[in-house]
Amino acid sequence: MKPNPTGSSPEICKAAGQAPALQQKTQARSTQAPRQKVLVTGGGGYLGFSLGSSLAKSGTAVILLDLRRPRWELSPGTEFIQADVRDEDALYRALEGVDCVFHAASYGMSGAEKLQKEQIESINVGGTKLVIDACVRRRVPRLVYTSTVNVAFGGKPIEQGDEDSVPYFPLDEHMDHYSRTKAIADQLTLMANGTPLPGGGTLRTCVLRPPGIYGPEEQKHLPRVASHIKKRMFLFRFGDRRARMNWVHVRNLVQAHVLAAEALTAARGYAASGQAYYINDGESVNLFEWMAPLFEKLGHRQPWVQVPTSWVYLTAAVIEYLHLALRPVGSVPLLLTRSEVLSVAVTHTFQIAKARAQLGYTPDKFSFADSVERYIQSTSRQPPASAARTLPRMLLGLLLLLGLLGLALHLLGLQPLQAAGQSL
Ligand SMILES: NC(=O)c1ccc[n+]([C@@H]2O[C@H](COP(=O)([O-])OP(=O)(O)OC[C@H]3O[C@@H](n4cnc5c(N)ncnc54)[C@H](O)[C@@H]3O)[C@@H](O)[C@H]2O)c1
Repeated sequence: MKPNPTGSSPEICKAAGQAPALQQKTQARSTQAPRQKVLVTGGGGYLGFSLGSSLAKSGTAVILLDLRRPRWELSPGTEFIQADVRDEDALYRALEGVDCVFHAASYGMSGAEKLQKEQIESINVGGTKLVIDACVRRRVPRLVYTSTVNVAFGGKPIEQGDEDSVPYFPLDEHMDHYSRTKAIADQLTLMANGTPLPGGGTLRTCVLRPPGIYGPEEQKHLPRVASHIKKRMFLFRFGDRRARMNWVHVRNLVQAHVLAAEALTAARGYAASGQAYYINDGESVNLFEWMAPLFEKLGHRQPWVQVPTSWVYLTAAVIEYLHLALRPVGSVPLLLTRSEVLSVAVTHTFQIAKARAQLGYTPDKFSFADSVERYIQSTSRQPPASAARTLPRMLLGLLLLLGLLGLALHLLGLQPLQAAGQSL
């Protein structure tokens, strides 16, 4: 994933087909002029594409800008520009005539990407700076940034936090580059609010902070977890059974983005100007309970062996260490990272009262089981492994865990838990 070093014209293509099924029921609640034109960075990704398709259905002209071509057919009214948010010239060209930018492009949230420090920094921070600059130069009056709950959550419990009572997690204490850089970008976006635009007018900005996103055809979490389940890598559960987190269905998050953009207009009294909002489905769940339909539909039992979170945390630390150390010679798959372990094990839930009151956000009710059903339909069913194969794998997994734990204790000089220890 590299910036366009030549500054040559980005690849452009226009819609030729129908929106995918996941878009069909999503209605953008736009009350703005039909000639509105918006640009969605990360428009080839799950949220960006869903948002763009939804806005296009409501009559808005939409540009989806992304390094990666969307895996779905473009909806009528959308145009795709293949470009990098770090390519200043491409951004400038793409923003011609745009009224509102939704900045959803980001890098490093999960998997091996999580450890690519330079890429993460340059896309999440550098790219956001360039997006803000381009908005000012192109006199775009509205910018909505897709942030994350991780700007506030860094492994310490948060129960029903809100925008006022929960501060940013200290930048130098974040355990992963993604969360730290998203927090910087979140602050940069809010600081840009009120910037005068050349020739008159003002840039108004706001940020939305979702938890994990789910929905039909979601590609980041569900297929990864499903693949781990199928490979029998989820043999253990960990974390307090009372630990809770939020999720957000993609349609609810789309609704929040559309409302946030509207609330940056004079018609809505600039209600969202300079504001941050936590956005979720309005429910708190335990991850293992939440994932139950996935285990069930894949024909696997839920993990029943409970291991101490500190073991899993240390194992994740070792895997991260090995992944980085052995990168020049081979690839150690990142089953779990430390920050992912803490996300599962430590309660972090947020209120959505501010979004309800100021944006008029009203989350619809969705079921994770429906998304699982769609996923199962789209993949061929694998028969569950036989019991004869399961037991040796379980033992192997246990041995691996214990081995990694021993190695972790050795590497960490028997002082393992440090920052996260109090939460485990
Ligand atoms: N998925 C989640 O659970 C989750 C949770 C909280 C916040 N978020 C945030 O929501 C936003 C959308 O997430 P998503 O789940 O749709 O992720 P996604 O990976 O599907 O979409 C992100 C898109 O950004 C694009 N991108 C990355 N680097 C780019 C660059 N340099 N230039 C142009 N495009 C680039 C990627 O190609 C990708 O298509 C992100 O900002 C993410 O940080 C996601």
